[in-house]
Amino acid sequence: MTVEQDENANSVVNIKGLSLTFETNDGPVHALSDIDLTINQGDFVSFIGPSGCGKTTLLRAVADLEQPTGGELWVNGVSAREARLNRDYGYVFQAPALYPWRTIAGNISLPLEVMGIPKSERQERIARNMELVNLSGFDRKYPWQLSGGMQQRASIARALSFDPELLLMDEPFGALDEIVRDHLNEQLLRLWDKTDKTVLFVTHSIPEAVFLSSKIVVMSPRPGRIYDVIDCNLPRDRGLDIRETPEFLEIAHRVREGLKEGHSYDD
Ligand SMILES: Nc1ncnc2c1ncn2[C@@H]1O[C@H](COP(=O)(O)OP(=O)(O)OP(=O)(O)O)[C@@H](O)[C@H]1O
Repeated sequence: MTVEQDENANSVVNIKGLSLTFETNDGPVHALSDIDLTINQGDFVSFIGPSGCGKTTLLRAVADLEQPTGGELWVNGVSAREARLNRDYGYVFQAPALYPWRTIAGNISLPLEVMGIPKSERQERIARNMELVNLSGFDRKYPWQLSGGMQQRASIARALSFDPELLLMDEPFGALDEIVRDHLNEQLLRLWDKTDKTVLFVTHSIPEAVFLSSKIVVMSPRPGRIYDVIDCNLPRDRGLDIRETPEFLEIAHRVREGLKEGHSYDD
């Protein structure tokens, strides 16, 4: 198979007619159907939709952790499997998932050790990524010595440690209180601006999606489909106060309407 390189020269994720059905003891579960989506280099794309609409499944398919049952999926111009083997992405889960017996530096170091990166280069990369997430000086601490927000920043540093092009984030701030979440949103935006990574971000929060994204994908359930794709052209150096502006509120309104219309409310 070949990717249509001309059409998609700038695309990092390319999805065409993708469907994914889980076979279960109770019969098939149609998690995703007819997904078409192109994500370009440097995009920050949020996925929002009601519980069970397939956001996590879509992210996991991009990461080659679930296998589509139909359609095409390309990551960096190759199959999801090849992209995984090339370590083209870092994955951040809802819970920080740090090893408690390793220090913060030790946790960030782990993927680099698995890759066989020499110690001096590992140390340099650990320091650089800890600085990126504002954790410099905490390298010898253990996860349980840090707050939830700091642990999640450490998880982001770990996902970035091998400098992947793509960052896949599944509700990374969902379990944190609103003040911490606001702060982390600002930091993530700065990080995105500095590194120009392509980010796929799952969230349930409309303000979070609008604040962070260059593109918002609104999904609807049973089976999971894309209901709307909204371009967000807010200034790149935005601060939290942008949430009071008419431009922000207008995009938030469109997301809310999409969620309402796409949801069948039959349960
Ligand atoms: N391994 C699996 N086996 C069977 N069904 C699954 C499996 N994983 C997910 N599903 C089902 O697929 C559908 C989509 O699930 P998914 O977790 O992707 O939704 P989501 O939008 O991320 O939900 P939430 O917002 O609650 O995290 C759901 O109906 C879920 O029950």
